[in-house]
Amino acid sequence: MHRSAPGRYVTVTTAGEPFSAFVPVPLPPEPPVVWSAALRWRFDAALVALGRLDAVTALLPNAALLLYSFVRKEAVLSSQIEGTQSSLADLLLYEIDEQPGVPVDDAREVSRCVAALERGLKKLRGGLPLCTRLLCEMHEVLLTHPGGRGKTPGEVRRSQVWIGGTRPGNAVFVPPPADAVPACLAALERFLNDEPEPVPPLIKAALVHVQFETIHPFLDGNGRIGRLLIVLQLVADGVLREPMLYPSLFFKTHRALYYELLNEVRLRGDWERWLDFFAEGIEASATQGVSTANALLALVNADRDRIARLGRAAASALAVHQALQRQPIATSAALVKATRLTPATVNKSLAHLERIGIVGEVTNRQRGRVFSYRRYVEELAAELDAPA
Ligand SMILES: Nc1ncnc2c1ncn2[C@@H]1O[C@H](COP(=O)(O)OP(=O)(O)OP(=O)(O)O)[C@@H](O)[C@H]1O
Repeated sequence: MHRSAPGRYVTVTTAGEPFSAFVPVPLPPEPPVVWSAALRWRFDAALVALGRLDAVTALLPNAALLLYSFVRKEAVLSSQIEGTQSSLADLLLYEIDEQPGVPVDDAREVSRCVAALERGLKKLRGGLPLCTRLLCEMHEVLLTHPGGRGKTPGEVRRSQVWIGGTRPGNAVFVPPPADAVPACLAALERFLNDEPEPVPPLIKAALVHVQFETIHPFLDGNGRIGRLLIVLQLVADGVLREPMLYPSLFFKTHRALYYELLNEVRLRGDWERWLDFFAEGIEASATQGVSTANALLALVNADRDRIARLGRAAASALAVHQALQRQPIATSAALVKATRLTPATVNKSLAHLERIGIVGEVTNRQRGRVFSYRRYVEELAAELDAPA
């Protein structure tokens, strides 16, 4: 449905050039969203898929081990939307230590994205509601790296930003002037916390994402923080027990449409097309999450059966195999720490796992060797390298 723009334009002048910046009105949309049968059906389907994904966390044995990898997958995908080149394997290698051959700057940025989610989750579980302070803390974690210098990590912006174009005067979209941002964020914070009235969590996540990107409260990192917020909010509102969802795969695959629909809300108040796209994306992401989880757990079970046939070596090898599910690329030192076995036992187990083709050594070095649970990493990264 087309409405008038859900906000007002104000004229700002920078470097002698006047331009229009957009100040959104607070949520919810007015006039209200038109819920066609098709749109309702989309949201129902997305919620069913989210329920299935959540059940994976609750019901499948060893599912908690998947969380480590799923969170990293989302961080890689979300960062790829903005052009970061890092792969999942790069990130996993980077997290061990700075491995030669890994594009360090990109991997570091992705690892900050993981850390930002972890910080947000920790604060949330410590009792802090979703609020500007929490988003600023996540932003600080995200941008505290050399590439984040000059981008005021942890602070709401105090200058104008724009999207597309070389200056505000020729940009695709100019978010609100800096002095309007605190009030926009305060209203968003109230909406997030169900004031003046509760909004169903998935609809809220969809509306908040657009509003957050429209406000563009930070100098940089708005896309990544906004996408982390989707998952965090679903956890805060009890839809998911753990942040198992990786919605950025859908946003990355349909990036042009994603940006277009964000724009269409601002230009024509077309919330319905955005909601339809968002719900489709959540359903697809949750369904992909379930099938990846099932494929990984089938692989793990089959490998466990093979390891069990190793005889006396099986018990230690199973412990190493278990640790590799949490950290599928690891040094033997990391596996010693995780399993509390002796270095000699871990190395023997790794040799057994290598012999039966479950792990592979990736560095060809004599010291500081790195082992990959290859098929697990391949399965996890299967959709990651698809062209955007
Ligand atoms: N027309 C638009 N209206 C509102 N938001 C938009 C529009 N087009 C893109 N966006 C949002 O802005 C995000 C980009 O903003 P920003 O550059 O601050 O994010 P980011 O995570 O920092 O990326 P990077 O730092 O790697 O460039 C996009 O990912 C998208 O979510």
